[in-house]
Amino acid sequence: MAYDLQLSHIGKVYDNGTPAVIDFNLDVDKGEFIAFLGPSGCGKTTTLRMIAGFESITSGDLLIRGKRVNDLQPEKRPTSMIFQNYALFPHMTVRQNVMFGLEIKQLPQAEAKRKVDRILDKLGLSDVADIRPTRLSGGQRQRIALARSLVVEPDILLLDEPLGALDANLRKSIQNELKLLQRDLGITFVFVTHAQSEALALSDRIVVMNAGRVEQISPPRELYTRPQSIFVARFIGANTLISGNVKSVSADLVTVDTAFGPLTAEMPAVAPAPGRPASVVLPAEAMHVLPATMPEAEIRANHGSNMVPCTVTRLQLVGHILQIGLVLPNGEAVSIEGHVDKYRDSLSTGSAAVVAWHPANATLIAQ
Ligand SMILES: Nc1ncnc2c1ncn2[C@@H]1O[C@H](COP(=O)(O)OP(=O)(O)OP(=O)(O)O)[C@@H](O)[C@H]1O
Repeated sequence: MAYDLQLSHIGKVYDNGTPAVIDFNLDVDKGEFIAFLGPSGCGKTTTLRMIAGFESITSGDLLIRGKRVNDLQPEKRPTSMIFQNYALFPHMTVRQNVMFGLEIKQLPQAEAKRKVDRILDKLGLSDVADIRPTRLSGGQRQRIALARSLVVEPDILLLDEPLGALDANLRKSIQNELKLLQRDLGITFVFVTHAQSEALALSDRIVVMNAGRVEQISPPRELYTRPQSIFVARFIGANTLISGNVKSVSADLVTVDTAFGPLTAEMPAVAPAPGRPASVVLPAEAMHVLPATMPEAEIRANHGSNMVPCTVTRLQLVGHILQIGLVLPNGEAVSIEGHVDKYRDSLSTGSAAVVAWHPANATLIAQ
């Protein structure tokens, strides 16, 4: 079966010589929700615009349902795009805005009206159909933009930071609606965002980009627990990185010599050569903080064989969550959160403690 969307060695160099996208490869299944995530200027929007046909492709092949579309006009592609500012027409009513895409396609009037009514109903906009969008809220305007893009029944919906203009609460509720709608319609979504929580919450897979290149393509959980590059480890989640040199490699573990002694981490896909520089990547949620008075054998048995001494610098209770600030012997500050019941009164500010973790919860990235 052909993929819904394929980017094969896609590159973009702007006329001024800026290489905005470099060798981008991605195969997208029908109905997948893909997010492009990365810092400002990494090439997310350029890639989305190339898929839509608003930007020319310098190199590589873009395929939609197995057909090469590099040179196809945007309106001839089975794609629809939603922009951050929604680009609604202020002088038209909600219904006219949504009807617009179908008028371009010269659909018979009765059929167009039926489709518009159905999508307005689906998105809860029937009551405001004859009002101009300028009089409506941010959330309602977002829904109009969504209705206008969906009414043309695209195979692929392209969304460029569509929730960026909404406040945090509204953003959350529209996120949920978007996800439900996408599942319901079974349309492929490609979504550009700066916000990692949004990408993690919505996507089946996330493409992390950095300076025009793809760093990693993974489901959210894997991106979080198994970053494959230093950039991803620093960009996603709250990881502590401890650098050193590979000491030895066993069946499923790698031992790294670090300033804190030998530490172990799960073997990456490719075994690193001994002596090679590497970092142990430690997610905040994998760390246990224990009082320094706890016997080492007890820590090893219950909390993991990797141990580093630390000092507690901050304890703050937020509801049932205890926020713990630590400093490692090399001066690195680490923040951890845990349920208050887990820690009870075992820690105090200024006291010596031990951070422990199971090797399987740490990832090794060779440099
Ligand atoms: N029309 C253009 N002409 C020349 N360079 C451009 C043009 N549009 C974008 N660029 C450059 O291409 C690179 C990628 O830009 P792009 O807008 O795709 O990044 P982005 O990841 O979407 O950023 P943001 O999150 O800020 O929107 C940047 O260096 C940008 O300055």
